[in-house]
Amino acid sequence: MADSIISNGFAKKINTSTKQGNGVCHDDSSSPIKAQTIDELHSLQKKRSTPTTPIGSAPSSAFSLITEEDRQRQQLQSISATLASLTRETGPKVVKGDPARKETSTKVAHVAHHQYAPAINISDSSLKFTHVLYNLSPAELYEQAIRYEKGSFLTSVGALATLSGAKTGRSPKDKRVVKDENTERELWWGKGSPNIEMDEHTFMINRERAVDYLNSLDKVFVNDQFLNWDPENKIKVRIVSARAYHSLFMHNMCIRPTEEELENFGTPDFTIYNAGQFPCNRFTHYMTSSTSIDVNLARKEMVILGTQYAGEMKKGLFSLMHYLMPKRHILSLHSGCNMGKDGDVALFFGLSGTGKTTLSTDHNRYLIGDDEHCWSNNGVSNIEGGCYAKCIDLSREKEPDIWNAIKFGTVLENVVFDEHTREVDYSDNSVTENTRAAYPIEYIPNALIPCVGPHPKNVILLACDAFGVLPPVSKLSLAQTMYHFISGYTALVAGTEDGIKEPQATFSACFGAAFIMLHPTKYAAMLAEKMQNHGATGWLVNTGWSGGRYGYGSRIKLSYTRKIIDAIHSGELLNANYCKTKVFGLEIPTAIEGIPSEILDPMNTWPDKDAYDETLLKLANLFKNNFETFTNYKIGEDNSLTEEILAAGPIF
Ligand SMILES: Nc1ncnc2c1ncn2[C@@H]1O[C@H](COP(=O)(O)OP(=O)(O)O)[C@@H](O)[C@H]1O
Ligand SMILES: C=C(OP(=O)(O)O)C(=O)O
Ligand SMILES: [Ca+2]
Ligand SMILES: [Mn+2]
Repeated sequence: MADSIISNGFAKKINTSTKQGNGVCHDDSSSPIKAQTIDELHSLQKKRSTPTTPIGSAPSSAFSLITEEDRQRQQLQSISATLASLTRETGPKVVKGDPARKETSTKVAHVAHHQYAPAINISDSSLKFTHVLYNLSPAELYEQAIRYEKGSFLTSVGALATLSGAKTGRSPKDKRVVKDENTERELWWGKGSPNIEMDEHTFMINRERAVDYLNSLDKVFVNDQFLNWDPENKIKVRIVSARAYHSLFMHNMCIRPTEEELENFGTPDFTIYNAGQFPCNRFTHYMTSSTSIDVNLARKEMVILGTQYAGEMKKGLFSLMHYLMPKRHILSLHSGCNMGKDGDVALFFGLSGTGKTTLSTDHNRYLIGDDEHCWSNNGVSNIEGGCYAKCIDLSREKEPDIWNAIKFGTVLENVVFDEHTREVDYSDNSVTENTRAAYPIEYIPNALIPCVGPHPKNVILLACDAFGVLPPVSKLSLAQTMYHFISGYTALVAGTEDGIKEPQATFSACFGAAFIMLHPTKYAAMLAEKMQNHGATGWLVNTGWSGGRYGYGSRIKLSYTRKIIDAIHSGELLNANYCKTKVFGLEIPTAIEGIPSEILDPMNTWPDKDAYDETLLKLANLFKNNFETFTNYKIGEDNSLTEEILAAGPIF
């Protein structure tokens, strides 16, 4: 039977080629050829569509007031204005499309700025075109990256492997914020603050440097996208960059506009100029290295010079949200977020590497987001449209959803792969320990789209305690939640050098001091109020060491941490039996289903009890010293809460 079907199929084909009956066997027997030349044939291969020319080919709405032609021109003018030199008072001649392609649109926009007196503004840059590759699709960006960017390769599963250059992590010491009348008053400055000042003039020098660099290139990439899934608080962002890798990264990480949203995009609320391949000039005032990440809130702009690490853009926009959202009485959170089948929402706070992405990606729950959220009066919303997972030692067994999200469209930063098979070796840290995967959130099968949810029920604070003295889980009072939120503790191990290294304690207010813009107590007060109003419970989960500190004990098994988190979600832990630890005064459960009870109190797991006591006191002292800077501040309107928070730290 099967045989005859196959032979019938073949027979049919052969029959059609002999239809002409002239005895000559033709292989072009199907419909007549539509192209007269090879060029024409190639032009048939690609159907005209919208992404690169989002405005042009879409059928115009019956109600549209302007012609498509005008809309195209307006959009080009908007991009030319974005790229304008402020000293030469002109925008570049902008043209859409790849300069290497013939079919490049011939529409040109050139913007002159007349707010200053007309000046002689002739320079070479005004004679050349700036080609703009606007909101390209992942496939187009792959082609651009593979053709033109060194270090871009397809992996065996179709992800795009890239290198971020000399910088493989963020550069917080090179971040600058323009201090003007408003920001001087509004922002957190001084000791402990991530906001290092620069003046407006220096910002303009760096901005001009970035714009000139971008305009000197053959082409630039422009992404127009959104932040925040809460429709009432959506922010429009434009990212101008020089690398396809950066454009694809932001395509994945920000919220992707629909065609219609793109047509009506208008003026962005914020613009990033990413000239990361080009250094800043170290003779410039305030510059202490060749890297500079500059934020100007008044101009609604950010300039990146001297670093190609893509996370800088993502986290730069997060800082922006930490400024804009509190103004609207919305709390911005450095946390992951997911929701159970019954609508119970959990937040996962924690510093880099503590498990936000890993634990919010839970096969039994809906993923709302892995890293950046807002908590408004309507509930929670993800700021982003994608996830950014660490992939060092990634395994299919332990983290199947993240593993499967690494496929076509995903950016894989700084991973090492087999030259021939292009299979990635996730254990290889030759380039960096901080290998990363950036993928659109819908690559996680149970992502909740749109990424919004009701008010959180559980607030989980993650700490990777390499000292090994914090319990795997403890239930917190509201005051303790605030104490640990403001402290923002974690202790990771420095790297993978030989020999046992002392764990390095890090305290980062609100579990994200590098990104907050206002004083930590502002965010803490909002969190306390929201948790109180919505009856959320706080938890402290140690995803770090057990059985001794780093070098002696070992990291708590991910499967145990997942069981702990399950017990929080299900409500099992809320009603468990508790006992209180000494020094930190933490409530720890006496038993959790599926976990050996003896590990719940870390003291039991240390063979050397004196060493445990000593290490516990050492950590308690570090907490105490860190909190001293906050003892002079009031948290919210409620004086008694402030007192309680101060008393909720370690007592010894
Ligand atoms: N018990 C554990 N809990 C959470 N993560 C763990 C645990 N043990 C090992 N890990 C690893 O630690 C890393 C946590 O990183 P990630 O979830 O990306 O952190 P974040 O999103 O907070 O920066 C992952 O590589 C994960 O596999
Ligand atoms: C993107 C980052 O965040 P995290 O490590 O918290 O995922 C980062 O720190 O660069
Ligand atoms: Ca993460
Ligand atoms: Mn993060």
